[in-house]
Amino acid sequence: MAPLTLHPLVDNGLTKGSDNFSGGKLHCHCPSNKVEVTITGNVLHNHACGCSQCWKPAGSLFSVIGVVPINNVKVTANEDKLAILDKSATILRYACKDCGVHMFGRIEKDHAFKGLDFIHVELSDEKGWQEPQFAAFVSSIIEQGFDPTKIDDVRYKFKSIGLEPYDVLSPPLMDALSTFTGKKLGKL
Ligand SMILES: N[C@@H](CCC(=O)N[C@@H](CS)C(=O)NCC(=O)O)C(=O)O
Ligand SMILES: [Zn+2]
Ligand SMILES: [Zn+2]
Repeated sequence: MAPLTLHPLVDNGLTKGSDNFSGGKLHCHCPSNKVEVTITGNVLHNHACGCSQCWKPAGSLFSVIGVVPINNVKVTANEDKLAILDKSATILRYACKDCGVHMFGRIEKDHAFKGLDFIHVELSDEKGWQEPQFAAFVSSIIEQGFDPTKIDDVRYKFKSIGLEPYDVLSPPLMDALSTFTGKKLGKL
């Protein structure tokens, strides 16, 4: 079987982030007039995501996505090239209209993760971003055409790199979502 290309930040093993990383600039893939988004500080909960909605580099089965407080995210060039991909999604993904790269995703509705933006650190040249911590929505790649009989090879590859594979989010993040819902329903 051809080697699995999960994501460039995962395939050759993880590079640990720096504890005192101060942030960096994300750029879209346009050859000129790039959209630039300046991020202050590091990402949290960085992870691989196999869902069909998150932006993936060409040839990769997974996206790598982490969160930052929205106040740490500023569009610093070519903002006019950004448009929301799907206004009905929970995460409003701001993508470059020319190259299609997702620059950040924002939640406006009442949600456990409102206040955090979702970003892809490989769009930055700076080194020190937190390395991926786990793999999420692994089975979702089957919906996009991945052979279901080979999905355990994907799980095995993530584990061999040190990333636990999940078919939704990690238990702490699922607990945060459920706690939010429980409180909203008045059960907690
Ligand atoms: N199996 C679905 C899963 C989609 C999904 O639930 N994605 C998660 C992880 S990004 C989510 O929070 N989606 C909210 C959104 O896309 O707005 C798919 O692949 O499309
Ligand atoms: Zn672009
Ligand atoms: Zn996703």
